[in-house]
Amino acid sequence: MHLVTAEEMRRLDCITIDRLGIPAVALMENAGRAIAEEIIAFCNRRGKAGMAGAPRQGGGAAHSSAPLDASAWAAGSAHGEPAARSGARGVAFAAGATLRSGGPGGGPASPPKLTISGDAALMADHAESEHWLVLVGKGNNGGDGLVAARHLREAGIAVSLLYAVPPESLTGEAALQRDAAAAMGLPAAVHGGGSPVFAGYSGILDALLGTGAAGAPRGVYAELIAAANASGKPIVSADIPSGLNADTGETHEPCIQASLTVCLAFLKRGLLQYPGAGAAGRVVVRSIGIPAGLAREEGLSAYWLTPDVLEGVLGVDVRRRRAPDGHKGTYGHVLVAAGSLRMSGAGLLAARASLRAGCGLATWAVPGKLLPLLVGAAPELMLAGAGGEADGTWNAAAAEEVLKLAGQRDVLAIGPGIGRFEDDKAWLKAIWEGSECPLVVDADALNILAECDYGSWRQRKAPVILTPHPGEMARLAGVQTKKVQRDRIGLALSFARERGVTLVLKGAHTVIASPDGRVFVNTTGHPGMATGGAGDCLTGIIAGLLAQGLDGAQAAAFGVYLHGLAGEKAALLRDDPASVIASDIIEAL
Ligand SMILES: NC(=O)C1=CN([C@@H]2O[C@H](COP(=O)(O)OP(=O)(O)OC[C@H]3O[C@@H](n4cnc5c(N)ncnc54)[C@H](O)[C@@H]3O)[C@@H](O)[C@H]2O)[C@@H](O)CC1
Ligand SMILES: [K+]
Repeated sequence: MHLVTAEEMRRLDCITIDRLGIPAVALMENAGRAIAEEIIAFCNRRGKAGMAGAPRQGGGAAHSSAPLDASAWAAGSAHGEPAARSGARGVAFAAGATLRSGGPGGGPASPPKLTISGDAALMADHAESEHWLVLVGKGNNGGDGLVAARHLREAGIAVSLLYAVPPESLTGEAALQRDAAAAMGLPAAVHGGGSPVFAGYSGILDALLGTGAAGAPRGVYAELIAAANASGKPIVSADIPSGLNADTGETHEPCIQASLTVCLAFLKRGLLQYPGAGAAGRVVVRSIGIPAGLAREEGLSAYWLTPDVLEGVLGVDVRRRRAPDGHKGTYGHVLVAAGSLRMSGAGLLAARASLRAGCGLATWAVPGKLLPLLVGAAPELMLAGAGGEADGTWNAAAAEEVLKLAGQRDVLAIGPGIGRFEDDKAWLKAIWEGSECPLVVDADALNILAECDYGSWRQRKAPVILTPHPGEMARLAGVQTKKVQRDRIGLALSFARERGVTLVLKGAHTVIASPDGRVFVNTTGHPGMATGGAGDCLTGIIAGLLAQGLDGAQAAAFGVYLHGLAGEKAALLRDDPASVIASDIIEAL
């Protein structure tokens, strides 16, 4: 599934309207109807759970593994939640009098049933107990809300409108919708400042600001958002939560904290990045008549990382089929140069993870003095001494031995647990320039890199994959961590392009950017993975996949995806996800 910025969304809108001739008002109609359907499904779910009136519970952040509930996505692509809505409430009529057919064996025919379904998606189970307040902004987001209001009313749900600005100031399609709502007699008021009263409503539709918003909500918009959040009522957002930066996921002050966001046409980047992903609650993406293929035709290259994208866009065999006549040599040999006396475990985790990721062989290179202590640490691993000091730390001269070992292997992963040491920049430069296989750079090797002018180093032919967490990314980019987190997708994209590397920016919803301008956002994973060594495992997994012949972007994206899945599995296997440790992730691979 493509991810779009607000600007890209506008471009796709324009193409649909101007080039394809689909009227803007038709798109708005589809958008509003989709929102109404999702609100009705929300009410029906709530009714079934016997939780009428229950407010958002901790928002999206409360989801165990990811706020982007896979079922919600599936539902989105299938236009709603089939299980909740499918024909169950359709109306069936017997038409025996007019239609007859012979029964099996020519026996007496039983009258066939002609099934006529009503508009199931617009049927509310307990419409009489619902009363929704629609907060209407001045732009097209408000227009979407007005359309939704009409459809809710049609479903028997009481609806009231609260305009943020005088309705006369609405223009274009939104003005048409204002008039239609008025003609249908929907009760409407204009926010007159102060605190609106939300008592008596069972839910709020936030149609204040969408992708046309600029900066933090101002004036009456800010008042309404703050009051809606404070009301304790469940909030459904049209397209994006008002107050969210649709491109970066930054939340302005204030920002709607939604239970559900009905995202229109294409998934906005900001809904996949925290804190926006938390503010959005559950996200459903609904088609509104803009052809999905337009995103590809327009060359958009940001994606939510799903098995479909792994296969269709990246060309990864997600089933990881192995040749029946394959042998350990078929699947490549990883060299992990990692670990030191005080952090030997980091190297062990990375090397073991590379094996679990499916490479045929893995060699773990450590400062030679440590070798006797590590014998048998993992029987599947080969060990190699690489120089090092008597105290088990690395030294610059060890680069030569690492290069010698790397020359006979398919991939080199460096960094976990190496610490900092004298002339470490020379060590890294020698490895960077001298190794001819794909290189995965992590942990302290990234901190060393951040201090080097590596743009002036000899260009590498084989890919480089950097796997920084936000702090390491900040050092690499020479900015503060806060700035990294403000626009993770944008920063990852520009860094990968400028530096010619594949970048894996770790953290909840890891971003993978390739030097050719493609970017992928992963949503597998679990908060239980926030534990020492989890990153070392990822380094090993990516190296293991590279060894099997995947290219830089494939290995990075698939590695992140599998790492997250393994984390989810590991968390499920334990009573308390907080007790997950990095080895559990490897075992769950
Ligand atoms: N144009 C189209 O074809 C479609 C648009 N759609 C909807 O339209 C939305 C985008 O509509 P618009 O471009 O009209 O923009 P918005 O509806 O997001 O709002 C823009 C208006 O809000 C005000 N505003 C902007 N920033 C503000 C701030 N920080 N504080 C207070 N007020 C602010 C401005 O007066 C501006 O007119 C989408 O999010 C989506 O909901 C959908 O209906 C799909 C089709
Ligand atoms: K909104």
